[in-house]
Amino acid sequence: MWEFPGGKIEPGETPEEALRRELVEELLIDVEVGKKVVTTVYEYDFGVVTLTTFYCRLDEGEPTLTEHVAVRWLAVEELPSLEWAPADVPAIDKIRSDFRAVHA
Ligand SMILES: Nc1nc2c([nH]c(=O)n2[C@H]2C[C@H](O)[C@@H](COP(=O)(O)OP(=O)(O)OP(=O)(O)O)O2)c(=O)[nH]1
Repeated sequence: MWEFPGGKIEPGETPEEALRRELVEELLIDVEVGKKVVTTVYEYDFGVVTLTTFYCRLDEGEPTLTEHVAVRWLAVEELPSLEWAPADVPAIDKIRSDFRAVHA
């Protein structure tokens, strides 16, 4: 399944700092972390994940894989065409509704 790039928050980090660090580590890009999309809590078999997603602006670099097997850049209308991790589905819905509101 597909996920947004990111990872776990380390002690002393804000969620925004953690995301910025993870994007340097995983994709070799520097971003400005913007508005929160949504926070969701999802119970997988292995445990409970609290997932917060943010809008970001790419400031520096091209996404380059260091740990993952694939990366995709998608237009908002293409988001539903991928199979997302279950915890991500509310974020996909929120992004689509945010963009519908902007273009209405
Ligand atoms: N990064 C990310 N993780 C997600 C998403 N959706 C989702 O359910 N998860 C889950 C998968 C993992 O159980 C957890 C995040 O773990 P991770 O493996 O990305 O974290 P990390 O980079 O800090 O990895 P590690 O150091 O623990 O190996 O959240 C998502 O969109 N992005």
